Amino acid sequence: MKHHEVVAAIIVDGPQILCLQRGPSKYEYIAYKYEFPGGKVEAGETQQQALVREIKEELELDIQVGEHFMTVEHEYADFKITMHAFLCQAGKAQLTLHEHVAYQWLPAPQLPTLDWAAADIPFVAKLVAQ
Ligand SMILES: Nc1nc2c([nH]c(=O)n2[C@H]2C[C@H](O)[C@@H](COP(=O)(O)OP(=O)(O)OP(=O)(O)O)O2)c(=O)[nH]1
Repeated sequence: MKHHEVVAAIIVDGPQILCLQRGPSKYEYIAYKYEFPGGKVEAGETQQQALVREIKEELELDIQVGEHFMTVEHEYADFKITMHAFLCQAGKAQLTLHEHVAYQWLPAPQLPTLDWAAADIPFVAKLVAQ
């Protein structure tokens, strides 16, 4: 089974957290699910460099990567991921969606109202509990 090393940005602005909705996918179980933006770490990159690159590509945002939040291992039907989430800040910059179909800024208690990718549920649970 394929195994991907993925980084994800929990972008925080005061009490609000940035949530992104994925577009269509060949894997129906992640299509249109909410996630924290990010992607696969490429050879020679640190996790932080990968996150800065991915967020620039996906959202045209320049982020400051802060502390490591949590790492999850998740096995989907077709592949496995190890996903490292970091708390990040982006200031007041406007974002432009290149790969996602929608976004919402939500306070932590409202995160569970969205339909999250299964791998993200532990992040959501920890954010709600804090
Ligand atoms: N970025 C991101 N990916 C997630 C999250 N939750 C989750 O299950 N995934 C899965 C979906 C994807 O199969 C994989 C990350 O791949 P991706 O498609 O976002 O990354 P990428 O841009 O580097 O990939 P690619 O399109 O270049 O192949 O991890 C999440 O919160 N953020």
